[in-house]
Amino acid sequence: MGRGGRSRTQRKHFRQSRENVWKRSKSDPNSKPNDENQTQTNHTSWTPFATENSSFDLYYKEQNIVNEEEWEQFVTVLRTPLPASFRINSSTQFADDIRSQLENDFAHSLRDEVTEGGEKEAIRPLLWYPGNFAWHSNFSRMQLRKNQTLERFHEFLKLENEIGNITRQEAVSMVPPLFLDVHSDHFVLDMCAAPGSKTFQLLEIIHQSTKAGLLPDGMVIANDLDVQRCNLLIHQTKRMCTANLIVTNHEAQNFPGCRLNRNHEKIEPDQHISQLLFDRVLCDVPCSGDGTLRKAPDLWRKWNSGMGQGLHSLQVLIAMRGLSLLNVGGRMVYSTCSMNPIENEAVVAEVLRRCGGSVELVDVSSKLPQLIRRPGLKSWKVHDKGTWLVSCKDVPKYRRSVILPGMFPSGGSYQELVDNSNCSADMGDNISVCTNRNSEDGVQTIEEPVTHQSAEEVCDFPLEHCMRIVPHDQNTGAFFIAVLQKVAPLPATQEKSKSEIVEQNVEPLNPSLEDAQALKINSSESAIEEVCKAVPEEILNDNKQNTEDLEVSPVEEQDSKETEEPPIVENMAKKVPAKRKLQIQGRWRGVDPVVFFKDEAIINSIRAFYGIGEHFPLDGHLVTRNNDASHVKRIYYVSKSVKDVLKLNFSAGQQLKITSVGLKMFERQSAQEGSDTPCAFRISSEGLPLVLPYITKQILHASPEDFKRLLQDKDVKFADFADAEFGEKAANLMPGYCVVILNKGNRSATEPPKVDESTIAIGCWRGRVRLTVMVTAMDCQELLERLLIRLDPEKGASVNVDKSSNNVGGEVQPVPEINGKNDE
Ligand SMILES: C[S@@+](CC[C@H](N)C(=O)[O-])C[C@H]1O[C@@H](n2cnc3c(N)ncnc32)[C@H](O)[C@@H]1O
Repeated sequence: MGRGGRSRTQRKHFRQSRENVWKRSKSDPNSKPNDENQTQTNHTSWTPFATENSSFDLYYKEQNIVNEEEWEQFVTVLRTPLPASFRINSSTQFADDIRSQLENDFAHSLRDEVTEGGEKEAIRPLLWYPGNFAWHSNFSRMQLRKNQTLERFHEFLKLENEIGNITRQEAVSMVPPLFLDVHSDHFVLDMCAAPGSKTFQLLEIIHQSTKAGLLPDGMVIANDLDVQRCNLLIHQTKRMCTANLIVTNHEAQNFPGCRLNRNHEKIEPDQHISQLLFDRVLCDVPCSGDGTLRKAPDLWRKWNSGMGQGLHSLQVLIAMRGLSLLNVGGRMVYSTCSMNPIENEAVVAEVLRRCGGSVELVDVSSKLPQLIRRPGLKSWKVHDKGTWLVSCKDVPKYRRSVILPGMFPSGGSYQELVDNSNCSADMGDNISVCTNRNSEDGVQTIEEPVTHQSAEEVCDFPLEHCMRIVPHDQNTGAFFIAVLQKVAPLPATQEKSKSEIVEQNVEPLNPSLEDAQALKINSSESAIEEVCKAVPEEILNDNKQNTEDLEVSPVEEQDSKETEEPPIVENMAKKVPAKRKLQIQGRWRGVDPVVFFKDEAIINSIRAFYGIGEHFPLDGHLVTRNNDASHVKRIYYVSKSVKDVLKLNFSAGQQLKITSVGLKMFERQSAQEGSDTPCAFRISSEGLPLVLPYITKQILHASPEDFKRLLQDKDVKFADFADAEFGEKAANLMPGYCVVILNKGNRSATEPPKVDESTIAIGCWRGRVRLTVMVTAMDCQELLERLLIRLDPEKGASVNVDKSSNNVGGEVQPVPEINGKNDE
């Protein structure tokens, strides 16, 4: 639930060091010695990438994406590495402490350090981001790692990132969720969500003002086509400790609608929703990613205009599906990290055309005024085979399956052209051969239409409401954002025939026009196939190098049968099939279905042992992925909103392919632990903040001194606590898991404070003669630091915790004295 931040230990290593992308082996045959930096590196085993591409220059100059006078500044900034940025998780318990540490400690102590790019400040808040929760750092990663005086700051970043209190994220990537206007009761769909930095932001917003022991009414479904990237997403969002998230694995353009047939037999009595519709949709589509050139300079070498063009149709299909799943009155943000108008304005214009007035482009110019952005383009051209095309009228017939009318500012249709013009059906086929001055090697034979050179088109839609963020305006990457509002149901002009829908195995009896529309695989299908040819596989599949925040580490912990991450299933990303079938979860290989956990004996024993009353609802909120209750190892908690969606999904025939859901709440004790305690399940550290206000047994209140002692020593004998009464109370608990709450101030342990959002608590094991902390070393360290800063700001910042502890990276501290083994 994000409030407590006492998440399980996250994996230790960042997946990829970013500055490595600025290096490559000299043996790389594509290395071109045309960059002045390269001459400096003769004695090393790597050289920087060539950061130029003539096709890129010609393309974007022609598209006028910046004024002529700015061009040099634009490309100069594009050629410099991207500064680091990070965000404080605003819903974490320690958000204010972390912000004040940055403002009052690091911003001053780092002031004299040399920064990259000649910027004055070492670190500074991004002023356009609400609440000073997002920060820009002018240190390169290399500096952070190598410079001794920066070590404390580097350690701080690493620790807080792993704990989930901060997230490293490219500044521009933080923008789209801010324009989505998410409320805590909204149902939000993040269509292309991996690796999950924006999902994390959406969850933060949903959880922001949640009170202790309660969950927001809203929820997020985070979807991605790529299974491996779904695992990154799961790993990333786990740090949020949320019960309001479902992670799914679908083609976004075919995301299931889970619409119930009115006569459906399986409708449950308390079925609250009959169709999966959303209040907000984030459509952060796969794109060519040239806005990330500063972070992924290898793209300079690969860039060509076909990369963006090849993705246009898929982007339109995904956006249309998003709009069809949106409630009337709902909002969708469409975004890319590409600068190409074919992936940006052209997609927005085509979507507006298809929606015929039911969707509007929202003017958000008054929002986030400190964010420097530029209006969307109203005019652009399509580049194909060395030729600039300004209208679909200019497209030769043989290219019409690839260069679509929707790519042009005025759109149009090839059929209309044939019907309405005096042109003959073979219009546009009059081909001549000329020399292409734009090609990389200078001379290339191309075919060019000569009959119809039209006047430059200007789009009628108010595309100036779209936002372009360019790198040299505020030292960032490039990004494109459009905010769309659904004002009426979508028109039914593209409805598929019923038989086709039945064939697709979706909503067989009562297909909504909207769903049918979005499921339509139209003439652009052939263009999608073209995508596979035109776009390098890694870009089509997952933008691995080009999307933000790949700095999350891979999920390493895959445990036995009852795993929450699915085993690798067939990578559907590799295919963009012409005929798509929505798959049903039960039919997917290797993915265990989500089941509601209903074993009353176990639920009652948990309630009884921890004294959890009926105020804390468990019925219908507990799920597992194992039908056999006696073998269930972990029980997950889901919010009411997620519960409703799961019920709908069951009734609708399990259309959703769920790869992860729920907050880990209860974990079975190992056989050895369990033999000593009457309750087979302990409370997981992720779940503890949510259930804490409802626990009435197995709970202790410690003074700051004894709490600190526990965190430092990890296990303390009852007799050794400073407060003898506390030690006595600990000895009087039942053996097994218990909770220790930090008393505010120095009040005695007999005065139990009221649990609220600021309450700090940890799980412990009550053994025969001692209490042992059941929190990861990482969490202990972070908690201890926060505690010491609060108690003694001077000393707190330099606390050093023994990291050699044997549970670094593990879920909980081992319990050394179970069965009296280590008792003296
Ligand atoms: C730009 S990235 C998304 C970045 C993400 N929103 C974030 O903020 O971390 C695009 C994602 O789309 C996924 N993708 C590609 N094709 C897709 C499709 N047809 N449906 C759903 N996801 C797709 C890729 O795997 C990739 O993770």
